[in-house]
Amino acid sequence: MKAVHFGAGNIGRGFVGLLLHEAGYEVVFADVADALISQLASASSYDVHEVGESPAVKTVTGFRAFNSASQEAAVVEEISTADVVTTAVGPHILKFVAPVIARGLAARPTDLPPLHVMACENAINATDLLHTAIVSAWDTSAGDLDAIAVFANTAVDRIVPNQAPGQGLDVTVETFYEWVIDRTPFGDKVPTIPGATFVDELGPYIERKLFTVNTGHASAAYFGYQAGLEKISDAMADSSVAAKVRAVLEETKELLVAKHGFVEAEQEAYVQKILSRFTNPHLPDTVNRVGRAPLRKLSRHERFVGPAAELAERGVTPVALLEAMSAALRFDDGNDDEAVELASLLSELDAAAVVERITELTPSHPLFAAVQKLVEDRQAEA
Ligand SMILES: NC(=O)c1ccc[n+]([C@@H]2O[C@H](COP(=O)([O-])OP(=O)(O)OC[C@H]3O[C@@H](n4cnc5c(N)ncnc54)[C@H](O)[C@@H]3O)[C@@H](O)[C@H]2O)c1
Ligand SMILES: O=P(O)(O)OC[C@@H](O)[C@@H](O)[C@H](O)[C@H](O)CO
Repeated sequence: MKAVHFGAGNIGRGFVGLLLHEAGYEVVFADVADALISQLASASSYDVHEVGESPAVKTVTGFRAFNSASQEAAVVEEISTADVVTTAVGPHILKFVAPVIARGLAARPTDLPPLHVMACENAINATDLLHTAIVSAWDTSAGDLDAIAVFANTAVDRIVPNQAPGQGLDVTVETFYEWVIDRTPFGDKVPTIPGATFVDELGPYIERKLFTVNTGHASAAYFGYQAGLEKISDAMADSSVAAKVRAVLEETKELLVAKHGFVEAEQEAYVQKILSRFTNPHLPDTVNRVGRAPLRKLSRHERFVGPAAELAERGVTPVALLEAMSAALRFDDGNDDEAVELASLLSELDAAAVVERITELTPSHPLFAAVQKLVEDRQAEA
């Protein structure tokens, strides 16, 4: 069995690549970072260090690696005979990997079974985004795309920080992981990945993960950044930050229980587990990594505006979520392109235009005025 995985970064090596390797796949990494690909191509193994409760070291072997820009033909060839293609490149990058996947699919011998394609990104239905981008790049003379590939949405959960320089290919990760995959597109040909969980209704799992793990994580990052703290575990050790994060997750819990029918006690246990993951002092994770790309994180269907808008539509005024969004507006990391763009938008546009641009909320939405007030307060400080 062969899997081609796009994105040999933190989650690519520390989670998806590891689970595919453990499932018995020969993994082919595809990335555009030349130094990383050279290192992978010349290595025979790398280690994944799981830190926290029950630490362990797992070794990944039997992989190959290609640069999907300069060695595109090789990647296309690999895809044409692969069983699985996965991505962990970031939701905004999917449109760039889609044409390569489309070419690999078009080159696939007709006697091979359909390729299983799964995007492993933090975004709701990321595989649907990838599918749309592949359709745009599809050469219709190559046949019926949906007969050549099966597309399944997934939710991936494992905290993998940026790796310390000098660590080579090895990756430090938390012990916890969860990879939940929509079973329904596969029919009776479900891929063999023992570390993954296949479910018939993925929607609630994706929202629960994004609106609990990622909403809580980003809140810890933005409140921690405001408090002048660098590590997520230090932010969570600050009682004021921890209380604000807890309050945010109380609001998303209310939505998730009401919307998806999760049992409240089970959702509370899920929240507690996640808060304990954020406090893991062995994990060198930073507020800058977790807060990265604030425009994406403040967008319409993401971790703040997504749940806050739904609560407002249900007649509930979110308070803690708005406080976290207010902190996000103050994430001014000069090394983060989106934080720099956010600062420009705040200085160039009036508050209502900023809200429309960043959140895509319209002025008639019940959340709009509250977000506009946050932006006005932020602009008044400048
Ligand atoms: N790190 C985590 O804890 C974690 C957990 C769950 C999900 N995710 C999601 O996984 C995705 C990747 O996150 P990450 O933390 O591994 O980021 P990362 O920056 O460590 O890795 C991304 C990799 O994608 C590569 N890349 C960029 N453009 C590319 C292209 N056009 N073609 C091929 N490769 C390209 C980069 O060179 C990099 O190696 C994101 O969607 C993130 O939200 C991350
Ligand atoms: O990857 P992002 O930028 O969407 O979010 C940053 C972190 O919250 C995220 O990477 C988590 O570590 C991960 O989602 C845990 O499963």
